[in-house]
Amino acid sequence: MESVLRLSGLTKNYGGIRALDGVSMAIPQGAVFGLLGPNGSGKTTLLSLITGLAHRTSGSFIWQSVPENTPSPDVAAIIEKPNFLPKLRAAEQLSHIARLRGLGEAHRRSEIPRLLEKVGLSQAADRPLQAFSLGMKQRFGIAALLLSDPRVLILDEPTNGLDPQGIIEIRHLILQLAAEGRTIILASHLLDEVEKVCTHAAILKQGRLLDVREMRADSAGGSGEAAGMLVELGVAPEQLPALFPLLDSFGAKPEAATGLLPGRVQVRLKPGADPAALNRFLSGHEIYLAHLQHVHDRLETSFLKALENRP
Ligand SMILES: Nc1ncnc2c1ncn2[C@@H]1O[C@H](COP(=O)(O)OP(=O)(O)OP(=O)(O)O)[C@@H](O)[C@H]1O
Repeated sequence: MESVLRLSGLTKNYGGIRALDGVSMAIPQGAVFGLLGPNGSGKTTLLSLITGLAHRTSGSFIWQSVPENTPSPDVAAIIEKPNFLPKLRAAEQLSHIARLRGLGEAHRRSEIPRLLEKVGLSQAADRPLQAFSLGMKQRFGIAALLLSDPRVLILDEPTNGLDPQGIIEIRHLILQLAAEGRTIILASHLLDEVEKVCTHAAILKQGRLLDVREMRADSAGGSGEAAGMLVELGVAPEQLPALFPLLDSFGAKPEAATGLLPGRVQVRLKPGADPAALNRFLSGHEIYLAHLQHVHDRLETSFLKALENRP
């Protein structure tokens, strides 16, 4: 899959602090790409560099169809708290922002009600922003980004401080924007949220990239760094001794798992390998599977593992 953005050794020092340390990765077009990491791991710094809010110390980034180290005009971002005018009504405020961006009257008239509807704020069009909840303000911010119909949206902690209902609304909105073919890059420290909405996740620690993974092994494309699919197999327990050497020849590696039923084993396929091919291979050797299921990796497990294993 084509990349919308490539980073190569991207580094940022703030005085003596190395906030980002040689990060190289590609963000596939159409991905919902989550940047995960503890506080101070460099997520906001990375987003600031790629949007031109801060200058890199070394390394480079390149947006598709844009010269190296230049922010893309097709990208809209909420990185710092947006400064909206609290007393202005939502629709008026969007109209004001659209005017500042040079959008014509006719465009504003048709787009603003459509965008308010899209972010679920039609009923609040005539209310001032100071009467909005935090979740409504977040959705309003996304509507403002959408005025310029960007190809890529960048959101820094979009669910920070929201209640469960607010989190669900933002989640649905992100999924809807992704379904329209937009690429979304978001920073978050909520593993569970990233797991629910993201197609890819990158883990940062102390400015360094620890891991990039594709979240859904069955989704199209990928970063090329994704691990193979994890599947659970079941055979009659007496067939287990014959099963293991065959798994080895197929290139599937058993992984430790707890609480499995007798005769069950979890194996990691090679990247790109197909579970149906494994099934055919095993039946060709007279091992008939009673169970074959794709196991979704828990992001939490790999996140904690990545953070534990690296200094
Ligand atoms: N403008 C700045 N001046 C000096 N140091 C900075 C600046 N911005 C960030 N840093 C430092 O760079 C490091 C990375 O910060 P950054 O805000 O990118 O992390 P983060 O992962 O976004 O953290 P959080 O989850 O807390 O928002 C931290 O040590 C931070 O203190």
